[in-house]
Amino acid sequence: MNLISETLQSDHHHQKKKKKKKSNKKKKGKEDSDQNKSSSEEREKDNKKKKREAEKLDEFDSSETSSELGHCVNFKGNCKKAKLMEGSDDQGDEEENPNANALSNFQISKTLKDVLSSKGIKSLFPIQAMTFDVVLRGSDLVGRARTGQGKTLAFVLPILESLVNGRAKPLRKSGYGRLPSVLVLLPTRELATQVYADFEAYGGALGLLSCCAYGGAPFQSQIITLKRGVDIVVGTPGRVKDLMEKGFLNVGSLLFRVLDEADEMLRMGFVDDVELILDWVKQVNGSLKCNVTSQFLAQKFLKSDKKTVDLVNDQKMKASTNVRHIVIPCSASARSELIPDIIRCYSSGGRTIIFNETKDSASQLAGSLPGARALHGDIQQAQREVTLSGFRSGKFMTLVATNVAARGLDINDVQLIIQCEPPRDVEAYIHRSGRTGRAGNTGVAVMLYDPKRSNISKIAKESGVKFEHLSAPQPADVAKAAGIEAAESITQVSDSVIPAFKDAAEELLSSSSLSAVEILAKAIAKAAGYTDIKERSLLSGMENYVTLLLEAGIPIYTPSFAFNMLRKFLPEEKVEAVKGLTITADQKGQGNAANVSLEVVKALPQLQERDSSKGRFGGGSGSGSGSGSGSGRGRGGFSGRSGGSSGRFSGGRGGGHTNGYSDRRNNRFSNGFRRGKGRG
Ligand SMILES: Nc1ncnc2c1ncn2[C@@H]1O[C@H](COP(=O)(O)OP(=O)(O)OP(=O)(O)O)[C@@H](O)[C@H]1O
Repeated sequence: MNLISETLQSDHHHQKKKKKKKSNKKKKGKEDSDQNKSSSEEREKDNKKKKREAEKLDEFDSSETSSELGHCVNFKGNCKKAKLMEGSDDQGDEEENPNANALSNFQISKTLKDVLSSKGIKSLFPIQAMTFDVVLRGSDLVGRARTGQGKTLAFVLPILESLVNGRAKPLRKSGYGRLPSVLVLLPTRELATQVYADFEAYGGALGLLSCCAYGGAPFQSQIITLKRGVDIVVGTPGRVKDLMEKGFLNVGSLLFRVLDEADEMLRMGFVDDVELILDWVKQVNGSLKCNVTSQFLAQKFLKSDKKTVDLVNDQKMKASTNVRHIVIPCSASARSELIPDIIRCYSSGGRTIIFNETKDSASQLAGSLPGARALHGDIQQAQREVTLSGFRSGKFMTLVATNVAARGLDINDVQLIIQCEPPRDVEAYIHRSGRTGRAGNTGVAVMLYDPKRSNISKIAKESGVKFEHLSAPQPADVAKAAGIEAAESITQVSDSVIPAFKDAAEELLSSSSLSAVEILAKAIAKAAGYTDIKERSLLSGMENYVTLLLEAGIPIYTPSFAFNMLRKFLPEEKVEAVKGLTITADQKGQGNAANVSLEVVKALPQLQERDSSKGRFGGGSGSGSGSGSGSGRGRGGFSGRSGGSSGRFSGGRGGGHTNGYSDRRNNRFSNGFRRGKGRG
């Protein structure tokens, strides 16, 4: 009998005792009120009746216990056994019974518990708690939980326990040359290595041997390991199929088969390999874990009485709730300038993974970011392993990757995910952003987008994520934060340096027209790595651009309409210098059709998304007035920024007023232009 049953039984006994006490109380009350009824016959009758009632209660107790178990399996959001890591509805339960998922409540052997404790794991996560007995019993399983919630150990622990202490123990092969009992298929080599490491750590402690079979690595060592005999094979479908076809991997003794990230294996075109492998092992009783979109595989290869544990269900929010989801507009050309500042602002000094759509762009970006390394499918397997282990061990803190790193990778202290552009499908967004905020920790996911092209709202709608719309961090703000750190580091410099640098400091003070504080500010800037601070467009992230908001009393439906309006007020060369004009999402009417204004903005209003199906900006209802915002270069009409105040101008529209504006705008903007050092 396993421990969870014992726990339930002892609960059961406890309830029995309680009910007996209750019935004793009842009995006493009845005797008190019914003192005259003292015949032994009647008492005996009473006792018999109560006994029957108690038996019925017992029956009810046991059916309640089993229905509770059933309820745990088919989780609908309020299972008592499962403690939720996320701040969700179930916190009440957690308070009632904080140790419901403690390791001691599960049939986990001491050796396994010791390994878990050495890794700081004191209790099971909800998905693990709810699937443990299902896998231990050998039932087929479809498990689903949000990213980073411990799905790997959800199958690793009960499989291992079953092999050494459970139902699989008498069935599994042992001795030299033994055939594997477990086959785990995963879509990428990196994932296979990671899951293999878990089997090595936990299974190794129990005396079980594992083999990692993935492509790109030499066959020979995998073949030697298989020949010696292993208990667990973890691999990618292509290599596993090859090894099976060549006769080195015999799956005739499998007791468990696991498909991790099954939907991704299908998406990556492994469907034929996976089907072939699973057809070969179809006759085997197994346990299967797969993800939500793998229903096709689940239907086909799982037993009809499979259990489903779904912690996401049809909840709207599919992505990690421990992650702050941010979107920032940024043109492709500004990425390499903007990304270092995003890392400074949001990585909290931890690791960052940057996702690119293509291998080329990942390589290019990694080349332009100091201390970053690239990881993608065109990089040799050996180098991929070196890169990943360097990133894990903290040799470098920024990894620039393609989707090869989107799934399942579990790397400690990844604080920030940057997606250079919105991915093609929502699943990719969910998995990429899920590389942070794991195991109950928090993290930040920043997605860059080109306001002229991308469709953020589709991802928001399908993932349930409520994005924070922010604009690119301004270099001056980033510099201020860096300055505080640099000043702090200056206080830590030993006084022993003063004599060596004092003469130079005095020389600097006496020869400069700047005050001592200003000179010190420059010194701190230099210590923080700054020799200049540029402005940055909020709209595209490009340096040396400033963002202005054009408001008109009439609707602005298209950028070309806004350009025409600017042409009425600004000289052509200044209009020409305007880049990236975009219509804002704000559809509120201004009421006064004569008002036109142009001002520098500090925060970006929400922008309209382009409705690619219609080939124009979507979202406009056609009523009320719109406003446009654009980035202007210092040479052009939008360079009024350096005057410090907004370049607001107003008046009626139409040719009749043009001359009137021309004087005002020339004063305002040409001044700004001169002082703006040719930038805006
Ligand atoms: N019970 C636990 N207590 C503490 N940490 C845990 C526990 N179970 C797993 N972890 C840790 O949580 C992290 C995430 O686990 P895992 O990689 O299995 O998540 P996942 O649900 O498979 O995520 P993904 O969907 O991204 O693949 C790992 O670092 C793992 O060691």
